[in-house]
Amino acid sequence: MMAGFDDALGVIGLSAGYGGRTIVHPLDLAPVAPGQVVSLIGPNAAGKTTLLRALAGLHPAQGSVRLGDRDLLRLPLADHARFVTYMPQSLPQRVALTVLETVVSALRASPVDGAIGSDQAILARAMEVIDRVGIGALAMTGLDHLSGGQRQLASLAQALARGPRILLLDEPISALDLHYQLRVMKLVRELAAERGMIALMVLHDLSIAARWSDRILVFAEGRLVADGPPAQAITPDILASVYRVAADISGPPDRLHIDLRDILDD
Ligand SMILES: Nc1ncnc2c1ncn2[C@@H]1O[C@H](COP(=O)(O)OP(=O)(O)OP(=O)(O)O)[C@@H](O)[C@H]1O
Repeated sequence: MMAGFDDALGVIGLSAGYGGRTIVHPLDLAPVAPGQVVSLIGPNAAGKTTLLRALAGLHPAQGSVRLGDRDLLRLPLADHARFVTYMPQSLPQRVALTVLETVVSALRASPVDGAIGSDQAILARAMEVIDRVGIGALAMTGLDHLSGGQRQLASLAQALARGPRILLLDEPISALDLHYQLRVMKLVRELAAERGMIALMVLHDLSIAARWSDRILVFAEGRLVADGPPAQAITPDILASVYRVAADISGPPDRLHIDLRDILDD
């Protein structure tokens, strides 16, 4: 079933922290429509991972995260996880499992329309996802035998297999070579369009974020400081105030060229 606009993601007054320390200050987001690809950028320690984990229901938070008329934060975690999948920055090395087994276990944990499907159907779906990510040759390899980049791809296959409405990716291309960086960004866009999936990913490479995102959220010190199409959100002024760098930005809106000239003194 194709998701309608009623299935937009909305965030109202979302805040989160550790102990008494607020890391994500109350955040409101204009709705994100199904099929949109959004990148969350910002300096180290801005609170990006904390925000993603709060959206996924994996970190305690106040406020509400709406998908259509549901408030996801009010759902039991198992129900929340039917709608939202979070891919962490690093996949634990579960020594006993192969790539195929991790993807199969993700599929078994995520019944489609209430049905788990036959073993044969699950295997076929798992291999399809693994092939689309580009690691078909590694299907029978143990996670503990993979390189860092290969493990990141296996983690992505596992997240995609769950078929979420909202996919949260924490630096999904940080360990990947150029071929796989491009492959993953194209795949996320394709799946967003095919399934009406909302993708929200943390990226540090602003040129890639600008090239592949419909919308950019710039996050600094736990607050949203810019939100819009890439060419509106990534500007020399924003880069100066958020990252303390002097940069020239040129090129068409979806192919921004960012020339980092220098760091700015504190
Ligand atoms: N488990 C924790 N306990 C206490 N403070 C934490 C914990 N995890 C993160 N923090 C703090 O929360 C702040 C935000 O961290 P977070 O990982 O969300 O930032 P980030 O924007 O994802 O950073 P990066 O780009 O470096 O990955 C940091 O100051 C960090 O020290």
